[in-house]
Amino acid sequence: MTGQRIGLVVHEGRAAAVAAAEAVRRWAADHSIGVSDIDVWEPSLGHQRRRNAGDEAEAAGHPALVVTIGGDGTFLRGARIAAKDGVPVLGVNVGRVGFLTEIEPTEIDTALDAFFSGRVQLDERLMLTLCASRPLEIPGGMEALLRYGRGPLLPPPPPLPRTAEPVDRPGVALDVTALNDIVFEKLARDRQASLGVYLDETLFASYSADALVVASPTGSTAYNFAAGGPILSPRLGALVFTPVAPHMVFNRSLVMAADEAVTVRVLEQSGQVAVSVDGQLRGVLDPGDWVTVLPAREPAHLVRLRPSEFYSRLRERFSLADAPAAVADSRRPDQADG
Ligand SMILES: NC(=O)c1ccc[n+]([C@@H]2O[C@H](COP(=O)([O-])OP(=O)(O)OC[C@H]3O[C@@H](n4cnc5c(N)ncnc54)[C@H](O)[C@@H]3O)[C@@H](O)[C@H]2O)c1
Ligand SMILES: Nc1ncnc2c1ncn2[C@@H]1O[C@H](COP(=O)(O)OP(=O)(O)OP(=O)(O)O)[C@@H](O)[C@H]1O
Repeated sequence: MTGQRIGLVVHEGRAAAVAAAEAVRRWAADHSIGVSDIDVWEPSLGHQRRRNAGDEAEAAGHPALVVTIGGDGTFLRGARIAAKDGVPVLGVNVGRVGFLTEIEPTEIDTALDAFFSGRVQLDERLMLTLCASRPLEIPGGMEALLRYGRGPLLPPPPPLPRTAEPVDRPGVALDVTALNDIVFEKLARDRQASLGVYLDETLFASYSADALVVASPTGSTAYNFAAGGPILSPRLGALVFTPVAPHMVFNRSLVMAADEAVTVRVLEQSGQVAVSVDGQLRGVLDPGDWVTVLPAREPAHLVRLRPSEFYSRLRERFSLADAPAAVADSRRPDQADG
């Protein structure tokens, strides 16, 4: 296995995650596999996080596997770097919810043995990417408002390099992917966002809302779910669009085929609009700007040790409650009252 590398993304703020990272390093040393730390937040290390995902992957020596140790946020950060190189990502759960992560720290050795001997399944997940009317920008001074422990701000995504395969959509193709969602949200607390939503370049509806969420099937269980949107099977090739607190009668979600790109345009008298990619601010739009959300060319590859258990995971991690009458009705007759 000499020459192969593991890229490690660690939630450094959590002692259990740092300890689990040591278990990965020990396993790698025993198997002559290199380890590179990626997405490191420490300012003493020169704000390595300020690179884009391609630079992170390159600096890490193009690992064969990205391992994340933390919660879902840590997993999303690792997935964006793994996706850049088309390599799999394995999530070790040291988080609060761990919806996206696959294993517990006690399973690290088993999982790494299985991955490097080709005994794992890869779960393909649709990712999202963006085209925009102009390259995204973040106004100066925003970082101070956002520095509440989420690490240094990522820069706005750069345009795709000229050498990349062209994207068949108008606008500037951006070098960015999201596993969960792209969120368009009012920037000022006191000013709703007025947004025109176009499906394949035809106006669908104009919204005055706190936010609009465009999610992948993976992201359908995150902000989209909190905003009342439907859960999509992760096996679907689809996008879901859900408004957040729209001040209008039509407040439903829309599920679209993956090739039906959604364009969101900031209307002329709207306040500014923040664009978040998997929960991280990556740009601020002014009136007249627009952004198209479309499926990325390459999917993410999530490492699975066991067959997909999406629905049981949903039931367990979200503590889904059964109807009390149904619980009573599911008892055997000899357990029933009276
Ligand atoms: N009101 C909300 O629910 C809300 C608001 C903002 C952002 N978000 C979500 O947070 C995501 C970023 O996650 P984070 O951990 O960096 O921020 P965070 O810590 O604020 O996460 C929000 C919660 O969502 C969970 N989560 C993340 N992705 C999920 C998924 N695919 N399915 C089920 N649950 C998921 C996390 O475990 C966490 O409990 C964004 O992509 C967005 O979807 C949710
Ligand atoms: N690499 C890191 N270095 C230092 N602190 C971190 C790091 N990653 C996360 N944190 C801290 O943990 C907090 C939660 O971050 P985040 O929501 O991204 O974690 P997570 O991986 O999703 O775990 P959880 O499931 O607990 O939310 C952040 O506000 C930050 O204070």
